[in-house]
Amino acid sequence: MGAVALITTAVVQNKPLPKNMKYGIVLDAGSSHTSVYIYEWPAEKENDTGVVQQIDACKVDGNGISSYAHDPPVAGLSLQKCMDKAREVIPEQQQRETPVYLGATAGMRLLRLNNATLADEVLSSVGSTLRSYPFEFQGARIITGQEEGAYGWITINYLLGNFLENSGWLGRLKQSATFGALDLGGASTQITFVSKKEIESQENSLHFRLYGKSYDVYTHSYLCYGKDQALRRQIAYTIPDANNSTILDPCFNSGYRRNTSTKDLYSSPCIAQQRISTAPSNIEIKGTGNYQLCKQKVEMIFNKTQCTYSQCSFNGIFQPNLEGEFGAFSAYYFVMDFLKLTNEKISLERVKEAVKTHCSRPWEEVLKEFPKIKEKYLSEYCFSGTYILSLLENGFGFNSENWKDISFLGKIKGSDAGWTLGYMLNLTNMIPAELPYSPPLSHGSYIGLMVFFSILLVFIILTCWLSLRKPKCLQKGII
Ligand SMILES: Nc1ncnc2c1ncn2[C@@H]1O[C@H](COP(=O)(O)OP(=O)(O)O)[C@@H](O)[C@H]1O
Ligand SMILES: [Ca+2]
Repeated sequence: MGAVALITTAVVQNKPLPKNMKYGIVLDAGSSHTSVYIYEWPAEKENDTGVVQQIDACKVDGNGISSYAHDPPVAGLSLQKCMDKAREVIPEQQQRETPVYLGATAGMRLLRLNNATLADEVLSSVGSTLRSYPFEFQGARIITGQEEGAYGWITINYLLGNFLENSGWLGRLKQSATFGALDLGGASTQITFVSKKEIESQENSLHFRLYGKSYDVYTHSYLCYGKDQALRRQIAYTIPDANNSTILDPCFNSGYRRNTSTKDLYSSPCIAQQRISTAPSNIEIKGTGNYQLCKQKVEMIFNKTQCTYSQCSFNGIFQPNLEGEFGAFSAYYFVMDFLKLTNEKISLERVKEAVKTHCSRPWEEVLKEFPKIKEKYLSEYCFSGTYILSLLENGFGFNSENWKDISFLGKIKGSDAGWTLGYMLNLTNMIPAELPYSPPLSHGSYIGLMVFFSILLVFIILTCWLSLRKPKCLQKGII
């Protein structure tokens, strides 16, 4: 009876509690568009690694918030549809304690350079929209390039489970068991990885202690080297003088035509040194679809001549030797996915061939094959593929050898690869410096052991009881 009671108590008392979920919202206000991400995690497992999951993502209609500089109040209004959706997704009783963060990246950094007052007005417009929702508003700010790089690195390694793998005694011995992060945006690009070598420039050096292990991380964010700004710069190199308003551009498929106003092209601070006063007000770009020529033009934006450190990537920026594996996400993934080049087994040479082939296709043929893809994206895949190759090879120093170390990542275990998850994990203190205490046994093993020992106890009691009865039997003269 006692044993049965013990088993029942063990099972009933130790039933896992019903899951109490928590939620968090992060808005990624990128240069080209804004996305709203909703994350969910069990409250009682807050400090475990790998428990936070993306449960919803909503793409805000229209362009990035920096494009509303001429009418800041509209920037806030543009977020309403996705925020209404967030209100539907998150249970009502949890909404008041759900934090909401907005982080703006390079588009807003450029706007701030052009006009700081307008940048502030856009931020306060999005802030007041977010405050009007029942969530716990935690701020709308422009994050630094360093933060963008660091949080992207934290996100992918958290989702890949690398921090937990490194936290045991065996993991602590391993040198570089994390993935480097390569993030390509429209206005900036970030490279972040663990380096064993000394990081010679303070501004590129980060130190983290996560789950009981220390990481020395190198990071750099290149403003104006996102693919949209790089395209502008590439076009600006060949702006003709006032007598001629046509550009023959090898980075667009042959037969493609696009009209651009020089005022719009020159509005970016990234073009500051390339402006010519005699430029016509409108230019017509005509594609010629030539990978080699496009590559030559693209490479003009990487200055490889000056370097005051022992080694540099480009533009005099210190970069230690590349180490370990890398996850490349955001526009790296979108472009390589379109070109069907995300398979890890494809060599650098084959990737070049594929981009070359794509560039040489007539625009009419491309358009016919992909009628559903947004024309802006479709028309730029030749340039984007060429730029990605140039940036990785000529800029960061990847080659045929270490190309296999790059994985192009869209989602990892259902969550988008990007800086937003890392940002939220950091601001909610969900990544502890030291390993959190976890009971040595899981709930299932605990119950199993309790049942086993209870049965063993019953068995021992029965055996003792039977052996104690024996002399009595003998006394009674049964045997
Ligand atoms: N389906 C797609 N195909 C190609 N490019 C895409 C696609 N979706 C998004 N992009 C590009 O990805 C980039 C995202 O950058 P974004 O995050 O907005 O800027 P930043 O990080 O520099 O602030 C943009 O250049 C955008 O055009
Ligand atoms: Ca981005």
